[in-house]
Amino acid sequence: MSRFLSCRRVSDTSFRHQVPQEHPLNTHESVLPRLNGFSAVLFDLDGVLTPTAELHRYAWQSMFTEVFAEKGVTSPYTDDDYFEYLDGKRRYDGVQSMLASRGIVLPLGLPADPPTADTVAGIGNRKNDYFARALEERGIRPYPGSQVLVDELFEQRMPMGVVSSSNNARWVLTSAGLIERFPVIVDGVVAAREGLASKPAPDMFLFAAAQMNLQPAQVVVFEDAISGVASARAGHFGLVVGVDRGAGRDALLQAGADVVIDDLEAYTSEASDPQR
Ligand SMILES: O=P(O)(O)OC[C@H]1O[C@@H](O)[C@H](O)[C@@H](O)[C@@H]1O
Repeated sequence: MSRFLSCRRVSDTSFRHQVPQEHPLNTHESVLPRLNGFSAVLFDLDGVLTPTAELHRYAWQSMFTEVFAEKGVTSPYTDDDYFEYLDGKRRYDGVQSMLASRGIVLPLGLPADPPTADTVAGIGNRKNDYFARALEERGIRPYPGSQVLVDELFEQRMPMGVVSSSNNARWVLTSAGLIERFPVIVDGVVAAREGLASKPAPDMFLFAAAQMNLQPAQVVVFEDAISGVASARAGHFGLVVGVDRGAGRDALLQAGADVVIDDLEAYTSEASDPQR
């Protein structure tokens, strides 16, 4: 299906917000709600700007496969578990949710726990070792469509920020060459320092909007995780764009997305070119 047709599919979705009519990124009769009446854009990172959700999925699977074998858990780890219990959440919150799904409760432990420790922190740190090795070995580049959109918004002086549950967000943004684009970054490290609750609570997005001196209604959010979409919706953000990288269009709509796209390319000027 062409991207234009896939955009038309989006038109079936009603959204609740007043959006302006003329947007330089969507110069033809586009059916996507436009961005230009909003004052800022907040992006999730993993799975929205960079394909690092794949690395997180690999790391979680490797670690939980090991841990479940060690603990004699009979119900194996699956990809569905990632989307239900881990995607978009802070590291230790994800570990707790996942373990609870198998009826396991462990002491929290401390962030300094070694990866061998049988604590929530130890298990989370074991996952992080897999993630760090994979990122070092494979490196990371932005999704091409995300790179183009971020560059276009930057040229239009649209204020932008990143809201990511990951403690590795700054490392990923630096590796992907994107860090200079984002004066506001609210990541897992900031969340821990400020005592912000994990997505799906709205705290992290609200904190980012406050840092920009904006009301949530003035701000657009791009999110690929069900927990992340729910977080932005709970915060009453002006436009919540779901990005379907595997969570599923219906699940993202149900969580509160106003529209769902397959890739951020849908919002670039090239995608709006009627000659295309
Ligand atoms: O372990 P980190 O790098 O702090 O990341 C925590 C979480 O960050 C989120 O952005 C990802 O969607 C999750 O998959 C990941 O588990």
